[in-house]
Amino acid sequence: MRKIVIAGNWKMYKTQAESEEFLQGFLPHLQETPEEREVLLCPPFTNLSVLSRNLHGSRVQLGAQNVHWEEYGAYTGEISAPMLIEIGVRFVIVGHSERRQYFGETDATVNLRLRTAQRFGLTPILCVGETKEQRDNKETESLISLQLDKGLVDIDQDNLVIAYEPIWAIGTGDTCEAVEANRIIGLIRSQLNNPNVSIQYGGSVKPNNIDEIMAQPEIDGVLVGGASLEAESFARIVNYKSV
Ligand SMILES: O=C[C@H](O)COP(=O)(O)O
Repeated sequence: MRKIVIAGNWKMYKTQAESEEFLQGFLPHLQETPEEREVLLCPPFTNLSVLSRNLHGSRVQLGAQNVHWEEYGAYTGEISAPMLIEIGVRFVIVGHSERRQYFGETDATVNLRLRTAQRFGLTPILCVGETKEQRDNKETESLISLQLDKGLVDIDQDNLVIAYEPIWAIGTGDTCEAVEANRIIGLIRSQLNNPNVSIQYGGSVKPNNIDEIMAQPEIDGVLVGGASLEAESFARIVNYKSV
């Protein structure tokens, strides 16, 4: 049975005070959220503790935006899996295109981070997706296939979420057509050995397109950036209308 996983990735937005204000507006809306939907917030590291405290007893789970592959060590600016586990983090985004683009993340380092996340009991959300140029050159399928081949070496697919995020759709308002996202996610699924892996779509998900996206049979949730920063907007996404 595939789970529905709806995650807000706050990227490098929100102070602790802003996080608390968000929760005051957001949490009451969860009374309307069907039981089977998993809801996650992935704030900057500095906000994990405050969210962990405020989410205690709520159904919202905590995710981080990165994890290092070593348990500890001289890795300035990085964070380890035990540090995340200690404050209640359960999920971690790995291989987001912004990390691949700006911080030298490769499929090899993505694989190392995935392995370590799983070894410590975190559920990784592996991000894959193509640039506009790769799509125009008809390289989408081969690129994603390669990202999966290299990223998933020795990874346990029983404890994994995948997010298909076409890079050209991230933060642009230029959403991938729901039917096309469904097609690519179907191709991703055909490359996995576990049919129950939840596969999300990410890229300009908004209150006005969530119902259509979630109506697609292959799409098991969404990874939301900009629209997860505002309580009412993320609440509308979490409480999407199912057909
Ligand atoms: O992790 C989230 C994605 O990068 C999508 O961001 P966006 O919803 O602002 O396009």
